[in-house]
Amino acid sequence: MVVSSAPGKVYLFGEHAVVYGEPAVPCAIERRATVEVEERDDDALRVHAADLTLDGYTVEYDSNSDAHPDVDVAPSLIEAGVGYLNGAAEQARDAADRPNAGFEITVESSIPLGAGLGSSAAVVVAGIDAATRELGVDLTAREVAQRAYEVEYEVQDGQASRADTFCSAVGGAVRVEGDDCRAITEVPNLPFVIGYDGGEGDTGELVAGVRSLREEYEFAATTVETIGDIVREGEQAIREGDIEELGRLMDFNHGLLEALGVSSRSLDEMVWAARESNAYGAKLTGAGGGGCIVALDDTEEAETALKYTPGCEQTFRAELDTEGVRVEEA
Ligand SMILES: Nc1ncnc2c1ncn2[C@@H]1O[C@H](COP(=O)(O)OP(=O)(O)O)[C@@H](O)[C@H]1O
Ligand SMILES: C[C@@](O)(CCOP(=O)(O)O)CC(=O)O
Ligand SMILES: [Mg+2]
Repeated sequence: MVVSSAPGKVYLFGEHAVVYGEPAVPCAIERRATVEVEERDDDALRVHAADLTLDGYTVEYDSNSDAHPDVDVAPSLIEAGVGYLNGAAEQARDAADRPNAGFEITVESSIPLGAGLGSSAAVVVAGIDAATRELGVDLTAREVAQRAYEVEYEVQDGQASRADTFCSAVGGAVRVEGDDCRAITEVPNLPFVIGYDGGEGDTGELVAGVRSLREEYEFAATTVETIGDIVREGEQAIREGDIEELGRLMDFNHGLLEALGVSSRSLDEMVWAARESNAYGAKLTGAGGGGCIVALDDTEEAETALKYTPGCEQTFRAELDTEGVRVEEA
């Protein structure tokens, strides 16, 4: 049995635009998905994922049985829900050249699902790491990132960047532009505050929405390129440790994401609550549609303001996690 964990992330800048080759800067945070994998003596895949609920039912998935006794929803929905873990199992079989390996997989996570904090990437990165090790193969973090990207790409219908999976695999703040993925070594202290509306967005759908806007309107394509300009400007601010400038650029980035149609009333309300409490800046993080915003604030004020914001269900601080995927137990 092997247990691996991998962190979630916030986007300082650049989500969505990164799908079209612009740079982005995601930062790993100290909230992890932990995946336990044990090889089975048959070729089945059984998933225990207490956090993954469909219509209020906890998902227990068994690839060998047609009936899903614990769940009263369509099997196709369940299979979509476990797509990331199926993909992780496939990658491990491929890496170990064991096409018929079966796994018992248990997931525990402190990353809210579908909320823009990269739960999918963390689950798939930790899942690939644990499952390959269980089959006796040790991959480097970069190799895990590559395989995790392939899974996200497939589950998100061919629309994914390497940003989430690379960040989760290597940890810290990273810069991703197309296939070029690198760690950012000099990072100022980033006082992240998260606001969570309790909801979620469908990453595949939101990415598809931006894609069609971009195809339809020249100015939407320009908006995507402008997000890339913000990221390049932001990298300069990171190098200079200029938190005020980082905040201003986050505000600008949020405005453009809003224009691309991926914000929501509750995300905007949380962004405004953080801004009015004198945070350096605030923006949605991840795919949007619902879920989380990230603000930069080194006082208690943004957290307090978010607590009293209708639509904000939870608020917490997030520390940069300099560690990526790691083995917890082997
Ligand atoms: N704890 C978990 N257990 C099982 N699957 C999970 C878990 N967390 C996330 N996932 C998978 O990731 C999906 C959410 O990913 P996504 O929509 O990309 O949002 P995000 O990555 O922002 O959290 C879930 O629908 C599920 O398939
Ligand atoms: C919108 C996007 O840029 C980030 C999605 O992040 P999340 O899955 O919502 O945490 C998509 C991608 O990069 O694959
Ligand atoms: Mg995701």
